[in-house]
Amino acid sequence: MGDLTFEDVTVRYGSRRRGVTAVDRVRLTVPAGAVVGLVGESGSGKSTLARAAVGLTPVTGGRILLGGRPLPRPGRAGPRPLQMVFQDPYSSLDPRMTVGESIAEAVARDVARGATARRAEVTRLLELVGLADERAERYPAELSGGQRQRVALARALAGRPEVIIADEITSALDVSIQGTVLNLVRDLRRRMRLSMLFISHNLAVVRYVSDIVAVMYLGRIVEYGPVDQVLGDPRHPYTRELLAAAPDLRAVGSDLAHVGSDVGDGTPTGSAIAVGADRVRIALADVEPADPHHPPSGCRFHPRCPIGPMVHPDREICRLTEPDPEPHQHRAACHFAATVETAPVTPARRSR
Ligand SMILES: Nc1ncnc2c1ncn2[C@@H]1O[C@H](COP(=O)(O)OP(=O)(O)OP(=O)(O)O)[C@@H](O)[C@H]1O
Repeated sequence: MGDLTFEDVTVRYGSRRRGVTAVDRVRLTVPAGAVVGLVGESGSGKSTLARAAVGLTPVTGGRILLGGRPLPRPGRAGPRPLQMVFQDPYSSLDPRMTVGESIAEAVARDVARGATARRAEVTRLLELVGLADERAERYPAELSGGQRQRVALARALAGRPEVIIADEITSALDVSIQGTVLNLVRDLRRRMRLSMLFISHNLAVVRYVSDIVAVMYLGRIVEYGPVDQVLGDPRHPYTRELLAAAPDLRAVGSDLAHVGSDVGDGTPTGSAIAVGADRVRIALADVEPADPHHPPSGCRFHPRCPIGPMVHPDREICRLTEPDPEPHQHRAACHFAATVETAPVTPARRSR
């Protein structure tokens, strides 16, 4: 088992002149056994990065390595060390197959040969995701959304992966169900020592399941570090903007603690999710969302940034030079990361 590393990974859709660079020279590590939460607004490239990792979208540049080795080519026979779970479990479950058949189909050949062994493995996987064996005979349409997502997780686990890539796996579920699926994720991770790249636009959810957070903006990772540090003491102005725009994290946390009892470990979560949002409240940028077809020069957050203009009125460095942070434990791609916290940010002094 090893780290999953993205080394200067670029993914481009369409032609050089008219296309879009959805992922741009991304450097990211998912350490073995860790959960990395990937956050960012819609269109920032999160799903593209996820799809590139599992080979669903071709990489235009850079390398993706697992334990220092290139991943097996898509379509090649043999074990698949990365498995992806999607927002909509219907996309990975065949509606004409029973739950048991779907999971059995994904069981790795070297794990269980023959019908009896497969059947036992399906039972084990269903138990692992908190579903009773009798569900094996059901069809996806007969299950609730949360149960379908559990089946999708069981199917992903059937191949005995080292890394799960989870793309917005709770965002289509009712809030009351989200907590139980998140507790399942935490439980599985603890029991199986899985690594996970966990994509969500919901900071409270990311806070709840992740050890590390990576913040993505216009195809780039702009902040990366231990979850408590990034959400409790954000260094990039975009992360501060996301936190300021987040719903009340405390409230979401207590919801999770409340509903998560069916497969959870009973850990109280309300206080853990309190991330000092008051400290990071800044006025939201009153500007158009970023256009990935025309990323700004230099720091691509600069047209929207409330920090650069305060510290550096002509914003020369922000306009001209892309920040390239040293790989620290907690790093932010901002020329003024060291002064972000102390910069007196007020909407009145923002430049447009
Ligand atoms: N198949 C595709 N062909 C062309 N452009 C694409 C394709 N898929 C995504 N894009 C573009 O790539 C950019 C990144 O999209 P992506 O879906 O990866 O972002 P995201 O952060 O996952 O957003 P969301 O949270 O809305 O899913 C967007 O500009 C999007 O329009």
